[in-house]
Amino acid sequence: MIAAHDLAKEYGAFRALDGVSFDLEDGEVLGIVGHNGAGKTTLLKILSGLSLPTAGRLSVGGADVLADPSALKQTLGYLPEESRLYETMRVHDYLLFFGEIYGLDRATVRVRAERLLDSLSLDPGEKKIGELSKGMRRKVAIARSLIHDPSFLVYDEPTSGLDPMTGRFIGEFLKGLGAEGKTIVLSAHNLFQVEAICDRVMILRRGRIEAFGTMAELRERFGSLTYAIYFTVLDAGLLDPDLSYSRAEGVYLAEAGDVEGMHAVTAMVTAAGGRVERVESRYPSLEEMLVAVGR
Ligand SMILES: Nc1ncnc2c1ncn2[C@@H]1O[C@H](COP(=O)(O)OP(=O)(O)OP(=O)(O)O)[C@@H](O)[C@H]1O
Repeated sequence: MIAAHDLAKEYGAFRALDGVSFDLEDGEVLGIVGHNGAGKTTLLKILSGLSLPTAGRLSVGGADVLADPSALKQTLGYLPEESRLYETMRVHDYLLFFGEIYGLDRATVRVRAERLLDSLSLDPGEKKIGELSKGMRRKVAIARSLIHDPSFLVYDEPTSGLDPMTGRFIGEFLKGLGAEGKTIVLSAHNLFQVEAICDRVMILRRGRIEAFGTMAELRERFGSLTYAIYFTVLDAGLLDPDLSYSRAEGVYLAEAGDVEGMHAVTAMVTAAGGRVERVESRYPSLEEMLVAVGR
């Protein structure tokens, strides 16, 4: 669906994007994460034809969209970070308006709008957009991005600034769109959500791809960060004073950063007459990976 090759974007002497290449299959959901200023929005704008790269090639659905950005019009649904909605319009009129821009007849738009609002659990009635809550406005912006039934969605921070319930609802909604076969590229600072809904993840750092793959591949790459060692001991006073531990679930818990550390803890527990009950290796979360990658 998407083939991006060596994309770069320069603003004067500053390289916001520097040699970004990747492929995406039909129906994949890609999450782009990175610290503030890493280049996420810059990349999303290029993918949606809103901004031209300084260098590189990009094809979407086989079309060279840099040569002809209009090739994206029917296939793309774009959700900007901040959607400017038409405050005084009623939601249905607004969706009708955008449907007509895409050349759809009113009857088709009505049916689609009804279905979309329903699946987004949004019942705006006769309210004007300016009267809606932030979460409702985001849902309207999402409905607008889907009104022409695009196959490729580019969503910039779709859940930012929303309460946890609405954020989770929209996350699940996007996951459903992916399951229906839509190809989605989204950026997000809610890394738990990215882990939950994306097939693959791209970590951008200073305009470059620092890591790219499924969560399993990223875990492989970043390795196992810590071991949690759960143990019991009759007299904790006999434990080596260097061992730091806490109480957890009726047993003691010590943590180690590597295998040697885990063996050292086991030896200290055994020396005090205790017993290791279980050891869990804890893989780094996406958040920990991002912290490890640094700015
Ligand atoms: N029009 C512009 N002119 C100059 N610099 C720009 C412009 N747009 C973006 N940049 C710079 O490019 C870099 C990447 O910006 P971008 O908005 O893509 O980052 P981001 O990863 O989306 O950040 P955030 O998480 O804060 O939204 C930043 O250093 C930004 O200041």
